[in-house]
Amino acid sequence: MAQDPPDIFDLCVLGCGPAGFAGAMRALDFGKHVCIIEAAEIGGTGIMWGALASKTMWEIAKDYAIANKQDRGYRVHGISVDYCEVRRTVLQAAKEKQYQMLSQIESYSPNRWDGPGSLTLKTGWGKFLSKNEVEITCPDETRERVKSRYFLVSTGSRPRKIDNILLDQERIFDSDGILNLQCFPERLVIIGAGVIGCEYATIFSNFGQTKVYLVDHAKRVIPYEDEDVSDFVKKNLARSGVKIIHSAKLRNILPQAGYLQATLDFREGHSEIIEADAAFISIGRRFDPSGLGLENLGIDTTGTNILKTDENCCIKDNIYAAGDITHNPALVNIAEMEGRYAVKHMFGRTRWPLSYRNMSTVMFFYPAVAAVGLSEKMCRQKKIPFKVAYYSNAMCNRAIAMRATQGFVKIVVTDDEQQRILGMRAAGPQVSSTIMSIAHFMDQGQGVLDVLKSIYPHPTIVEGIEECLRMLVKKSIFKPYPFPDLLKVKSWHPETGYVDEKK
Ligand SMILES: Cc1cc2nc3c(=O)[nH]c(=O)nc-3n(C[C@H](O)[C@H](O)[C@H](O)COP(=O)(O)OP(=O)(O)OC[C@H]3O[C@@H](n4cnc5c(N)ncnc54)[C@H](O)[C@@H]3O)c2cc1C
Ligand SMILES: NC(=O)c1ccc[n+]([C@@H]2O[C@H](COP(=O)([O-])OP(=O)(O)OC[C@H]3O[C@@H](n4cnc5c(N)ncnc54)[C@H](O)[C@@H]3O)[C@@H](O)[C@H]2O)c1
Repeated sequence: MAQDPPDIFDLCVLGCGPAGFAGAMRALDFGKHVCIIEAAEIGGTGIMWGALASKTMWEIAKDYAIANKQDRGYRVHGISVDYCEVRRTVLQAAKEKQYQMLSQIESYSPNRWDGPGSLTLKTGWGKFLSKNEVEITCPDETRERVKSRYFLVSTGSRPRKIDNILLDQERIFDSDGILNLQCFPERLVIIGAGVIGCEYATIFSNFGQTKVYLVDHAKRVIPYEDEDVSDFVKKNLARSGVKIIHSAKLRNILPQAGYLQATLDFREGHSEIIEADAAFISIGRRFDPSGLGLENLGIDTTGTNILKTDENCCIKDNIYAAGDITHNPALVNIAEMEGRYAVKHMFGRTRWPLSYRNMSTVMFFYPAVAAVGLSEKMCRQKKIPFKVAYYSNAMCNRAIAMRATQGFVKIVVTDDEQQRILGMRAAGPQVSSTIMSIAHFMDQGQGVLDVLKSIYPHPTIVEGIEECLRMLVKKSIFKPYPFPDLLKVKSWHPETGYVDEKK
């Protein structure tokens, strides 16, 4: 079984991270001939430099922290952790996924599959020569040209740099280089307390081998989230021993013999010097168009750090873009959704518009924090009157049984009769799964009473969601009045601000 590789592909995908891979597979569904060009590691940041690798490390660190707990009748003696073994496990996890991706591509290659459609993988750096042609610079410096009717640019993002800090990826790392770390540093300074900074602060503090300093120029960790969510994350990090330093600008990191010296300048005027053995810079990620040849398509990216796409992920004519390279949030689920949608649009298969509404996310802290839809902060900014109920996991039987009561469910609804669900923030065990139960209801535009027609199993973490919803309609089994710190219902209106519901 075989077929000749096409002279002109239907689709050429630049970059095989989550966006490119998902897009290529959708084109295969339509019987198209696809060329996938990948410059480095298949899976991109989604697998090797980001999501899967960091989540593997997070899982191992969380299990290690739980094994170290002393509140459940057992005590583990002689527990130890070897960073080299942890790193090996992380690389193994990434490789497992990469091999699945490669196996699928190989199975549909023209020399093994007789159609319809095919997948051809080429390794090298892709650069546009024209709207129908890309040049690949292969690892051995040879060049090859690929012609295609459509292109999907899915080349991802790169970590933002600080001008005067030299990332050697030996002692001073960013997320692209952190897998080079060879042992637990005694002291680690993390610059940037966003998602990546807080996730790595969680990982290293959970292993208990490293003193972690977490520095941000803002006044809060994950500054874009609601204040109570940010406070919750900060409290948990501090409990794990992380030293959090706010309102501080990094002046420089000077490598010394055997250690690093980081100088921080504070808003109030004073400075502080921190000694560390390793530094990790996590101050955001940005799109980098250099070397893609976009100028050969008449696309000017000077002075912008995003690639503008239209509502169908199209940049221009037959050129589409998806994933981190676009101006939308940098997440695997968004990258995959855009990659799939772009391909559907180019081949005339779309049935409804692309929607970013109700996109759920999970931040892997200890415990994890999940989010979907609008937060209180977003509602206030948009001047949308809302009602919000807060339910602490300390009241949830399953969380009590798990001895894991740090966490909460917080649901925001419209302040009207229908009480349409606008958003949820939740922290604690299993939130990465439970968030979807609310996301589904939001997609369907359901109100609280509609949702409460379902009966939840017992004892489960989702019962927290059920009770939180019941609180909004004054039907909860436990009432806020006797438990004012654990159960709360408030409403907010642009004119009146917050009003507590007392009963
Ligand atoms: C530490 C970390 C943890 C994360 N955790 C999560 C998480 O838990 N959940 C989540 O949803 N998201 C997470 N993310 C974000 C997520 O990884 C990205 O949003 C996602 O990988 C973006 O997918 P992409 O396909 O757009 O780009 P990428 O995954 O970056 O893939 C782009 C690919 O393009 C290749 N490439 C670049 N230029 C060229 C070229 N000219 N020619 C050929 N190939 C090229 C690159 O080598 C790369 O393989 C995390 C990110 C980081 C850094
Ligand atoms: N679990 C997940 O879903 C997950 C995990 C990791 C990454 N991601 C994605 O990756 C993206 C990038 O993550 P990130 O954490 O690098 O970015 P971020 O935007 O989440 O956070 C950057 C942080 O750095 C701070 N900062 C910026 N410049 C600074 C400076 N000069 N000095 C000190 N602090 C500074 C900001 O105040 C902010 O707190 C995220 O936005 C997210 O989309 C997602």
